[in-house]
Amino acid sequence: MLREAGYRVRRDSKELIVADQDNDVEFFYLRPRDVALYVGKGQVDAGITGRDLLLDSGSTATEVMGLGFGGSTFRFAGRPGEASSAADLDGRRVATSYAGLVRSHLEAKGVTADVVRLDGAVETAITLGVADAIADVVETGTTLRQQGLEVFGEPILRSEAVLIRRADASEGGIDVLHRRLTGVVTAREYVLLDYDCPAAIVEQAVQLTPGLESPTVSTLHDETWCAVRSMVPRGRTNRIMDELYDLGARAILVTEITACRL
Ligand SMILES: Nc1ncnc2c1ncn2[C@@H]1O[C@H](COP(=O)(O)OP(=O)(O)OP(=O)(O)O)[C@@H](O)[C@H]1O
Ligand SMILES: O=P(O)(O)OC[C@H]1O[C@H](OP(=O)(O)OP(=O)(O)O)[C@H](O)[C@@H]1O
Ligand SMILES: [Mg+2]
Repeated sequence: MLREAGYRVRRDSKELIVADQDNDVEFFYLRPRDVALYVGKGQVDAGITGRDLLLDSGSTATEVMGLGFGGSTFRFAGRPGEASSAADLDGRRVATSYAGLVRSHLEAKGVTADVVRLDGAVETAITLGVADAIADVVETGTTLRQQGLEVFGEPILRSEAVLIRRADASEGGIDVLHRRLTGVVTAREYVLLDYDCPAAIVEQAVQLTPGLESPTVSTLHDETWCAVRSMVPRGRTNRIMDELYDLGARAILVTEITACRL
């Protein structure tokens, strides 16, 4: 995403610092867990990490925007039928790599549990007898299923990769980074739709394609027809094309957005 946003990125994974002189930015390649700490302590102006790791760290850094990848939920899990909500964890042991996040969640629910902090592979903690339940990242649920575990209770958190910034930062450079990444996310999430439609149905047609601000409508040489251009969510493109066609629109074209600034 940084490359798409026009920044210099590292060429091999051993490079830990990259100076991007054209953009006047220095990039530090840190562990996901350490990013919020560096940003919070003020040595680094902005960072990219998981929302779950930001909250777990207790850092004063703040979330600027979701980046649309690395999506997961953070959930309690245990042996089937043993617990159905966080309240059932009272007086029990919960293993997790996200002790800060789990402690503050349990505290908010008024539950007193023994939080066992592990580095990873927490799904094994129940089998090996160090915990009664776990709290961990769940994406597809494959890891839990393989261990014969089931999620229970409400999701603790929905996470994804996020751009974070120092709480007191007012650097212009971060605003540029934020705008550029917003452009990359938008270019990934939207496509550009062009179509022709009879002028008589243009009001109905633009309701299907309202765009971000408002669609561009131009008159064709044949003045009984209009040309419409609008951004539409990528995932709904074909449905919208079907609906436009049914309405009477023709010459419906989809174009990729390479980059944009909103
Ligand atoms: N299966 C997954 N699907 C989606 N996101 C995930 C998944 N596993 C971990 N994450 C996310 O990745 C981030 C943690 O990254 P990662 O697992 O690479 O960290 P780490 O294990 O601490 O790092 P490292 O492997 O470098 O030691 C968290 O924000 C977490 O939500
Ligand atoms: O729901 P799933 O698709 O199975 O994905 C979730 C699993 O992925 C992560 O583990 P990771 O590979 O990062 O291992 P770790 O916990 O040991 O760091 C996470 O901790 C879960 O175990
Ligand atoms: Mg990991």
